[in-house]
Parts: sequence; structure tokens; C-alpha cells
Amino acid sequence: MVVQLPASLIKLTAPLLEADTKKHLVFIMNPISGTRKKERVPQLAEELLDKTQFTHTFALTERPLHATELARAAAEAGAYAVIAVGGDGTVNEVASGLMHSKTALGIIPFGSGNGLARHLGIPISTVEAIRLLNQPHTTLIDGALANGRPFFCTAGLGFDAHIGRLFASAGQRGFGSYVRLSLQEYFTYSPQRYSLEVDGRTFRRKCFVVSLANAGQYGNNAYISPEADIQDGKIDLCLLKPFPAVQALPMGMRLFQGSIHESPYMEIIRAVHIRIQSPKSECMHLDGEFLPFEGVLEVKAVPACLQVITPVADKRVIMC
Ligand SMILES: Nc1ncnc2c1ncn2[C@@H]1O[C@H](COP(=O)(O)OP(=O)(O)OP(=O)(O)O)[C@@H](O)[C@H]1O
Repeated sequence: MVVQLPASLIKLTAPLLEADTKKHLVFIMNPISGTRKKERVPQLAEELLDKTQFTHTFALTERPLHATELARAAAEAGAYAVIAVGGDGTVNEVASGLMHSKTALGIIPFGSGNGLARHLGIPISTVEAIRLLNQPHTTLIDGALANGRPFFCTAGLGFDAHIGRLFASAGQRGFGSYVRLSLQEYFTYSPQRYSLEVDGRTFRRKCFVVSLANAGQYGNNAYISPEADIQDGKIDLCLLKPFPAVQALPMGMRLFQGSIHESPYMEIIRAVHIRIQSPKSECMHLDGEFLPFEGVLEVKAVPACLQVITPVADKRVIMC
């Protein structure tokens, strides 16, 4: 059954959910994410979902952070899972509304990078991602809070946040836009100084990038912390020191080959509580979404806070 409801009416489905013996899936679709069209998703869901197990509802997001409100309402109404149809920003917003609830997150990837979906082995193909919802495996993953805001994939300061800020105003989404901006900005970007407090230990570093990795990659199989374990209760603090221009191509290759953790310019520390000060940094990102930075970033791991529908219920990190 497809119940087409205006987004704001999802909470009214609660009695319907209680009365229904089938599990209910709420799809939350971000109309502006990524570069691929999503119009066929409701039709594909209707064709591919196992109707003996599930009923489902679709809602469109109308503004930033709307997905969090919708997901929270769906969890309170007793939905079995909320399916984020969008990129890492949409996944972040849906997951934020489901943290510490019994309702699982599902992902139909439609973003530019799809970092969390790729890390968890969720298919990028829409058909395969919908088929995955018919199987019963969920994995309990960690999240983290950055200045009180949840993230599940990566957050950070430095060059990647700088690119995130430019990407947000570029008017063009997609991986090509990221690559073009990175090449354009590399030669003029000034690495910043950071004061760090990591599980009680204080030190300073000058860095090109400071990343906080819950999952191993930014998206598009660009692995900033290839050995990150999304179930270890910790965040990987990745400190990439400035490197000479001649190293730019090898570093780019390492990022995509999954060997950047072996570079002499990279230092990775696993921690529960991280405090970063950087008076001159102006921007940060949370799961790829740019935010202004006001000098201090406090990050805390939130262990085992989110169930996600994944291909296997297995502790191993899956990379595809
Ligand atoms: N109706 C809407 N109008 C404008 N913005 C929206 C709407 N719904 C959601 N958003 C915002 O869209 C932003 C981008 O979403 P998302 O990250 O899913 O796509 P993307 O940026 O293309 O993908 P990726 O993160 O993989 O690059 C999110 O920050 C979200 O708050």
C-alpha cells in the first residue's frame, strides 16, 4: 500500500501504524539532493517492496532540517524504519531524528558522495537499495555530536570544509563540482594552526585538513580514515599535515586507494572526546554540509545509537 500524505501529516498515521500488523516504512525524499532524478522512486518502491511484510508512506522535505522533524514523528508513531532518499545531508537529518530510537534508518542513496551508504555496503543502485529493505538485517552503529549537532559519517575543519563552503554556493552539485573546486583552491589555501585536546591530552598542530571520521570515507570512495570502525565507540581524529605541491597527486591517489593512513603526513588518533580550537578557521562541515565555525569544536562519540538496514548484520566494516 502506498499512502501519499503531505509531510506535515505523518504524525496522523500513528493510529494506522498501531492497527496494522505489518511493518511500516516511511520514505523521506529530499527533492534537491544529488544530480539524479528521483521521480521514479515511489513507483519502484511500490513494485519492489515485499507487501506481505511492509506498508509504506512517502514524504518530501520542504526545507533544511525538515527531515529530522519528519523522522522523529515517524519514530514516535512506531515506524519500523525511515528511509532517507537523498545524500549524506539528508541521511544526517533523518538519522538525527532516529538516534536512540527503535526505528531503523534505511538509505536510498541519491547524493553526490553517499559516504555512509558506501561505508556500510548499501547499494548505490536505486533498485538494489530498495530490494535491500526487504531483508531483515540491521547494524547498530555509532554516531557523534559536534558542538551538540549529530553526525554519522565525517565532520571536519580545514581544506575539506573550505571546499564544502564553496560547494554550497557553487550552484552546481555533483562529484565533478567537488573535483573542480579542489583543484582550483589547492594552491591558494593556507593551512591553519589548531590547539587540540584529545581524551585529556593537549597538543598543537598545523594542518591542511582536520577530519573527524565515524565512517571511513567522505563519499565517492575517498577514504580519509580507511580503517575507521563505525562500531568501536570512538571517532578517528585525522590530522593531515601540510604537504609539498609535488605530493598533491600521490595524496589524492592515496585518498581513493584507501592508503592515506600510511602517509607520513597523516596522523590518526582514535578518541571519545575531542576539543579543537582554531581562531582563524572560518568554516566546518558536518556530513558534507557546510556550517560557519566560531573558534571551538567539541566532538563526543555517541556509541551504538542508531540501527541501520545494511546488507549483513556483521561487526566488520564493509567497503565497496
Ligand atoms: N526542500 C528543500 N529545499 C532546499 N533544501 C533542502 C530541502 N530539503 C532538504 N534540503 C537540504 O538539502 C541539503 C543537501 O542535501 P543532501 O546532502 O542530501 O544532498 P547533496 O548535498 O546533493 O548530497 P551529498 O551530501 O552527497 O553531496 C541538506 O542540507 C538539506 O537540509
